[in-house]
Amino acid sequence: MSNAPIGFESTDHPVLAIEDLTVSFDGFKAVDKLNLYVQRNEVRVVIGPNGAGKTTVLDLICGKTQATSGSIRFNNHELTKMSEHAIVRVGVGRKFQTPSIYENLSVFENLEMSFPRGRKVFGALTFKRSPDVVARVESVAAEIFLDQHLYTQADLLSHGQKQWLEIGMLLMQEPELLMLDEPVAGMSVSEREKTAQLLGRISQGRSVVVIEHDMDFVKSIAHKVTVLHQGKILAEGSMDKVQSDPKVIDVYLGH
Ligand SMILES: Nc1ncnc2c1ncn2[C@@H]1O[C@H](COP(=O)(O)OP(=O)(O)OP(=O)(O)O)[C@@H](O)[C@H]1O
Repeated sequence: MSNAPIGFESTDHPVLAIEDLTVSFDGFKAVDKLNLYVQRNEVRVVIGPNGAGKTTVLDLICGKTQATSGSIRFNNHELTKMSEHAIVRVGVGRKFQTPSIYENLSVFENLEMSFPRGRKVFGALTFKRSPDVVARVESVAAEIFLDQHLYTQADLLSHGQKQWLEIGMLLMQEPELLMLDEPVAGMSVSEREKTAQLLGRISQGRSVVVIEHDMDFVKSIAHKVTVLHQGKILAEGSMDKVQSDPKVIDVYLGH
């Protein structure tokens, strides 16, 4: 893959600020006094060996797991004190490894269902297929390379197209922070290249955090890489910097 990441503009105010974050499971610290800052327009990739705490960090951000101590600030919200639903409503979207699309519905219907009608008073009861919803579905479908498949039933899509559809369902809610767990697992080479393009595009105006093991893919998307090991940051910086760090080679890349 040759598409180099587009640079991002750093600001003094990170969109996501994680400080001293710790979670203990029966005394075992899966995440240990973690500090992590992510800016707007940034694609941050979190790498590290199995069991390093990567998934747990995303679980903590989206409220699936409760922190033992520490803080997760997203814009002006303290996420450690909020429910999973409230965290979605303030603009955090999370994609898990297995797509959770509705297989018996079309691409159009899957996207339409993700339109945040529930945010409006009486929205769920009075929802109709209005021109603005149709326009939004069409624009998201084009973004995720599925504009030629709007009326295809989701179970007929390829594995990669299903992953894109789920990203599209998250985009319908216009999240400011999008988190993706191994988005290219099982994808073909051309699907990986298109996913890299997609992530570059959707990071414009928001922040994207990706957990990934495929180093070629990491190279093609990451503005900055965070290497986790035993719940702590082992190294952080550009791909070139972390790749040549002897500590990182020792615990992860050399294996
Ligand atoms: N709910 C839980 N209860 C007990 N232990 C847990 C729980 N969730 C995670 N762990 C442990 O925390 C550690 C970190 O797990 P985590 O899944 O975050 O690692 P990871 O870096 O995502 O690994 P992988 O690359 O294999 O997905 C592991 O030792 C795991 O067994």
